[in-house]
Amino acid sequence: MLEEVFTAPKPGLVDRFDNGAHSDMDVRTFLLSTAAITPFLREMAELGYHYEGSAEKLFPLLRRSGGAAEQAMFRATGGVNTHKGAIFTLGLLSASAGRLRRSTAQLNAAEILSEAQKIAAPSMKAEFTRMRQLSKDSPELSHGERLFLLHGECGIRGEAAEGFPTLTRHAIPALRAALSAKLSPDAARLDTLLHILLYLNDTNILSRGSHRDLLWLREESRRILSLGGASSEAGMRALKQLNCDCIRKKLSPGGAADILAAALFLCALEHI
Ligand SMILES: CC(C)(COP(=O)(O)OP(=O)(O)OC[C@H]1O[C@@H](n2cnc3c(N)ncnc32)[C@H](O[C@H]2O[C@H](COP(=O)(O)OP(=O)(O)OP(=O)(O)O)[C@@H](O)[C@H]2O)[C@@H]1O)[C@@H](O)C(=O)NCCC(=O)NCCS
Ligand SMILES: Nc1ncnc2[nH]cnc12
Repeated sequence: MLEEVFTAPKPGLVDRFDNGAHSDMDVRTFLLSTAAITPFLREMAELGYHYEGSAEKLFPLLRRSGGAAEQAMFRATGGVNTHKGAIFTLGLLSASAGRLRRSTAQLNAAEILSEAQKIAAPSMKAEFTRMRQLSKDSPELSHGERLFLLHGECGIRGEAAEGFPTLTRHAIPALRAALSAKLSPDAARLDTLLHILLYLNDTNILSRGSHRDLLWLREESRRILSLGGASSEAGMRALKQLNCDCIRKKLSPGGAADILAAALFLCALEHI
């Protein structure tokens, strides 16, 4: 989470250079949030390690811990939602890694993601059934719930139900390729973020903007990568301009930021 937030310049997102499209949070907010959340991620890893029941029966235990982590996040940030999605994704992956650690010394990203899908998929099916019963006009709907009811967007729940395909097919291969090519840490993370932006249906973009904004962001990401990405002068110039454009449009791909954090986490686990 800290490597993600310090990576810069990220389009529309909080980083060490600026607060992106946000007036309610900065790097300090993310530092406070990370400190508040981390103990719960450890708790979810330990739940995964010690729980001996079926994968799907583990999820409700994680949901309780994740809910407590959300409360700790809101207490630490004064009510700002910095990492609600990250708690879900990183919590699930931590539990999955803990569960696999019982039987293997060498953790592998693909196996962690596959186990995470076994843990989450049945509950996500029930979640989609629950969401279908919600009223489209309810003021209580979250961004994700509203997008699901209006447009069938599955968002973070869909990613978990499918075993995080954007992580598996795009984020992790891109990060590994960038690190093998000896890019700087910033450039490797920025190019990975651009690959995530190419494919992720980020409900933050869809709720703050529109589907047209999501397609625009995809095309800009593709163009920057074709210029050579963050390690080229032209690519970095275009990335800085994209950040300005996202700030002007008030667009912030928070989901993509979480998937970057998850890719960094999984690659780090493989080297333990
Ligand atoms: C499953 C839940 C976590 C879903 O809760 P909810 O319905 O409230 O969430 P959504 O509205 O669906 O948003 C989900 C957040 O997930 C990130 N995200 C978005 N799209 C994707 C995607 N395609 N794949 C993966 N992740 C995605 C994103 O989170 C990040 O952005 C937030 C910060 O940005 P900001 O723009 O400020 O966001 P908002 O404050 O919402 O916008 P404004 O109002 O300011 O405009 C931050 O959350 C980042 O993490 C989406 O926001 C929930 O139901 C649940 O189950 N929670 C508790 C259970 C749990 O955590 N269990 C533990 C492990 S199983
Ligand atoms: N760096 C960041 N900026 C804005 N929203 C985020 N959600 C997760 N990381 C974020």
